[in-house]
Amino acid sequence: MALAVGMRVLTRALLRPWARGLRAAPGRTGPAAGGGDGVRCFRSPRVLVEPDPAAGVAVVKMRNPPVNSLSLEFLTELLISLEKLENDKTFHGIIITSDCPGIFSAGLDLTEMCGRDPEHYAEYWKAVQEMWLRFYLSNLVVIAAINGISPAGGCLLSLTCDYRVLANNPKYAIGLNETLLGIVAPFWFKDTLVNTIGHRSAERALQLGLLFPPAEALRVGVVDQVVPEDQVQSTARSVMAQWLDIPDHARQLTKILMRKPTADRLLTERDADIENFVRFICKDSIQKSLHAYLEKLKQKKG
Ligand SMILES: CCCCCCCC/C=C\C/C=C/C(=O)SCCNC(=O)CCNC(=O)[C@H](O)C(C)(C)COP(=O)(O)OP(=O)(O)OC[C@H]1O[C@@H](n2cnc3c(N)ncnc32)[C@H](O)[C@@H]1OP(=O)(O)O
Repeated sequence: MALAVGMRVLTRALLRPWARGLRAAPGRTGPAAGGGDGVRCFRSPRVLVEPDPAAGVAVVKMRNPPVNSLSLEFLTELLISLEKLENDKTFHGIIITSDCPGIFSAGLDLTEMCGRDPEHYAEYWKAVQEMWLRFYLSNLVVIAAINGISPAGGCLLSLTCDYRVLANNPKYAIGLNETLLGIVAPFWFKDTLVNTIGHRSAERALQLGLLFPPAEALRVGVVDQVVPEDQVQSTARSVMAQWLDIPDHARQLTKILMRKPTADRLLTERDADIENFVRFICKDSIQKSLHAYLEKLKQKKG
């Protein structure tokens, strides 16, 4: 009993600095609430939350068609949903998945980084940082049920999770492919990958901008499990049950101990990181190549 209380106090003390630093999510809007069974359901245009109060789990479905690109509005809605679930004692774990067939997330929204002004770039980058910090340090068990392709920022979102289940479909590649776009994955993207697959594999993957198909993703450790497509959600649920069997405070504290040094690095360099990003993204050469890349994506169709 005394140990449990002590752990709670220690966990709160460790979590508090982040809680303080992370409350100021950009551009919040109010979600509509519903649910008549005492457990609140959270709805927003781009995030569908399906609560399973009996299991203490909520499934968070990303639905920002066509490709779940991480726009400013979408990031904001995701963060609001996460915060609501974290603040509701009913929930101990979330499964994040996609409602867009064949696509988990196409990563950062290129239109947020192209043809805008420096203030917008700064606001957007702050939201991307916030997404990473909040998911990476969430006190909930977070499992990614990856049911589609997941390049760059989509891969980053998966890497913030505690466990990744990928559907075994050769079209569903995952990785930090920024160099293929002529951009550099920021240090905290890199750190997250290194923490997941080790330095050598991360260096190779980052320099070559590798997008791993399922078998390779499993071999290198970008994902923890590859299963037939129709078993992704059920596998995520059974993995979740295993994680939720661990005493919550011990697990949360261990998560923070493992992730604190990585998160601290961004927290102490957050403003400089925003300035670097804005300087980089405002360069003519970068704008031209992002613009050309977007055009190429559009022309692909017709
Ligand atoms: C010195 C250090 C300083 C530090 C500076 C750091 C700078 C680094 C900054 C950031 C890191 C970047 C991270 C990222 O995540 S960048 C985004 C990377 N993502 C991609 O490259 C994926 C691009 N998309 C695709 O490959 C495909 O769309 C697909 C495979 C996901 C899906 O293919 P398909 O189903 O065929 O759909 P379409 O290609 O037809 O796309 C439909 C529609 O969606 C638009 N779109 C696609 N991806 C994005 C995106 N990421 N952002 C915005 N819009 C996107 C696409 O253009 C189509 O639009 P439409 O023609 O108008 O319908």
